[in-house]
Amino acid sequence: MLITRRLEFDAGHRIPDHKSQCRHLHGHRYAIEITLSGDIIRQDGDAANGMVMDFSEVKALAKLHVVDVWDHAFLVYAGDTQVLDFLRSLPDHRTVVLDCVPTAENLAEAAFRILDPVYRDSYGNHLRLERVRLYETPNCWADAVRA
Ligand SMILES: Nc1nc2c(c(=O)[nH]1)N=C([C@H](O)[C@H](O)COP(=O)(O)OP(=O)(O)OP(=O)(O)O)CN2
Ligand SMILES: [Zn+2]
Repeated sequence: MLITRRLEFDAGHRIPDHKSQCRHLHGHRYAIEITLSGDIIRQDGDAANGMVMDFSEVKALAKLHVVDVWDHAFLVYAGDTQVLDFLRSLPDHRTVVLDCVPTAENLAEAAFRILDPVYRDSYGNHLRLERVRLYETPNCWADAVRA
């Protein structure tokens, strides 16, 4: 069985080497969809009976590890030193420094890496992360899937 939870957040970024608009500082209303696989829990009286994982738990973990960290942050490539220096000059600015340029593809991969160990099988129902879909705009997204 596959289940998916969607969350949204706002963040700024730029793609420094981009040939067009995206090299300018700008922001997106991102959406992230987290897809988990697992068996349906069949345990009468258990709060998770009939579920792979409670959607509220999927959400809470995604918020803790990715969404609340990236929300209203500027996502910057460590090699983008001009922007990084500027962001570091701002007191208490929420800046997330990445080891790669913040494209939808790289953000999807980064979120997958962070979340993979977070969704652990605590019921013996073979729960695991299968896919992170990261929407940069409603029309553009990238999928990071289990290799
Ligand atoms: N493969 C990728 N291509 C692009 C990415 C990316 O992450 N992966 N990112 C961008 C820019 O960040 C840009 O903000 C979004 O691209 P754009 O095509 O301009 O999207 P819009 O929704 O603004 O375009 P509309 O023409 O208004 O639909 C660029 N490419
Ligand atoms: Zn963009």
